[in-house]
Amino acid sequence: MSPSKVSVPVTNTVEVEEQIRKELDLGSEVVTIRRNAPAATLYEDGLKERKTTIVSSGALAAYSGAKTGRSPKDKRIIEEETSKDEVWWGPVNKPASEKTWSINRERAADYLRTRDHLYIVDAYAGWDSRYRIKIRVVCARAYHALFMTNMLIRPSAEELANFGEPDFTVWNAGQFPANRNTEGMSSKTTVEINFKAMEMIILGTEYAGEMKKGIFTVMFYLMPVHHDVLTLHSSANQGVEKGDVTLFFGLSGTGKTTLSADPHRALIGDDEHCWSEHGVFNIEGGCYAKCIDLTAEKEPEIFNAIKFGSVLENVVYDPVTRVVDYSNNSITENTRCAYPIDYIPSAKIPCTADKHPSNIILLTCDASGVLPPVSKLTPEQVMYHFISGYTSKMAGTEQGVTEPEVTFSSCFGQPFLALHPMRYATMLANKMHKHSADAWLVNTGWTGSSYTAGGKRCPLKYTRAILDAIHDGSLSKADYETLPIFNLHTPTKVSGVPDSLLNPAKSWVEGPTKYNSAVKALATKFTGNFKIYQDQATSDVLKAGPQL
Ligand SMILES: Nc1ncnc2c1ncn2[C@@H]1O[C@H](COP(=O)(O)OP(=O)(O)OP(=O)(O)O)[C@@H](O)[C@H]1O
Ligand SMILES: O=C([O-])CC(=O)C(=O)O
Ligand SMILES: [Mn+2]
Repeated sequence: MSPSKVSVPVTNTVEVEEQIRKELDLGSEVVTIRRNAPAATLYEDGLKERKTTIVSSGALAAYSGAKTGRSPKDKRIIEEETSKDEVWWGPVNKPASEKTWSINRERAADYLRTRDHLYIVDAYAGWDSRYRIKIRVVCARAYHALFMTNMLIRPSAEELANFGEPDFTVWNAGQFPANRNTEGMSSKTTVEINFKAMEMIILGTEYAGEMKKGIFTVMFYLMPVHHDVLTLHSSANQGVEKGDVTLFFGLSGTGKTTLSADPHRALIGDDEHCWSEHGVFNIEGGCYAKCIDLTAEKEPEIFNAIKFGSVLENVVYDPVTRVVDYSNNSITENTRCAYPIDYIPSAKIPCTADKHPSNIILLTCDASGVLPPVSKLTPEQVMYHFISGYTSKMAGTEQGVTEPEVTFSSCFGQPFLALHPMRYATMLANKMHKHSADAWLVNTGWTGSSYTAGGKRCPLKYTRAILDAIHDGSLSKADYETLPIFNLHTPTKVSGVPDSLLNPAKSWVEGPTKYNSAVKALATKFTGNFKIYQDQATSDVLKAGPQL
């Protein structure tokens, strides 16, 4: 009998190109459209873009121009009937009209129409096929296309051939400004999401992170609204033997990417996850690591992931040797690298776990140095701290932030939330109650002294030792003492960590009196911030906050 014929998928790339040509009204045949081009092709095209090079490790180094971090003040959600009663209008989501949308969308299309090369990336967001959405990115810079190829989940040849219509499309015309005279515009930059059209447009910023974080907002909307699935600004990894899942929540720079890349644990993802009734899945197909002061010694997994196919953004390198100087922050503190997640040796492909988390870690980078390196949280304390989202904004991730700045970012991801923070907090409380995870507050920021007093961040090796003690079960069995005011329970001993570091009251360089006033000052900020949630939180949760 002859073997059955293997069907080779027929690519529908020609049809997709035709569709984009029509959509953008591209009459002439001059434009080259590349759909899901391989890294090699994107390198070749990328090298023709200004200042783009290959560095010594083989990564493509590109520059994003004036904007080297996100532009939260220029983020808009279109006010339309399908989503307006769901969206959390407030500090993060500013409304823009459908009229503004149509002007800006046309402007983006007009710009893209003038390019010689256009790129289409068709790929998925969400590793669990029950929930994944089909994303199409249309952009004019090869570096943006390679970035999204790395950051989204790459379809197989067969999936690409059968991709069909996308669920959501990103039109990135970031090289071209918005018109400031357009109604609703406050600058030349706009990052606009339209839930009715299921599209996003970018004008006036080439920072690649806007694309991935825009899709994250879409997931913060779609998953809870349509699927009762909780979207999380967290990294996740899994114990190789026990299969235990840990989530690491944290705002930018708190250590999600650094700490989830643990050679002893399988990496599920470094930044964006969902928690469904089936377990946890990563939204992305890649990681976006901060590169400032990166060394092979301290972070070998990330360092070695920066190779052919990876995109470096805004780093400085030696023009002759092409060796990157990761300590150079002359362009920005927010230097980045985007690489496919399988560049991390311990990555778990597919990036899902059919288990519910055993440990929930809230990462905070406390510039005031008040919070201990680790404390064990009660269920009420988890809710209080999750809703509060206390941390410091680190320099560079947002435009205009140049040094650690105290912030309360609810759900440890306020800039990305689509719905009111209490909706996510309630979902988290229910899930934690159902699946009884242990929860911890880990301060990866200053300890024993504040940033302003010239103190230092908790050395990475100690934070890693704390995580090892959480994962081997020894920390939940340790002896604890309770710190006043915050009522945080801190272990008195952790293997591999100096005892003195564990209790900031003892390690505070300027002595206990100064420490107590620093505690009170921070507690006052917490209670001041929590006032906005007072009416929605239960009395148990309110009591779990600092008591002055
Ligand atoms: N104790 C510590 N724990 C974790 N990271 C630390 C610590 N001390 C210093 N760092 C540094 O802080 C940075 C943490 O950045 P990381 O990329 O992990 O943040 P992130 O939470 O993933 O942020 P983003 O959401 O912006 O990607 C790294 O540069 C890391 O080297
Ligand atoms: O996308 C990222 O990893 C960066 C991030 O969290 C942010 O922009 O605040
Ligand atoms: Mn990260």
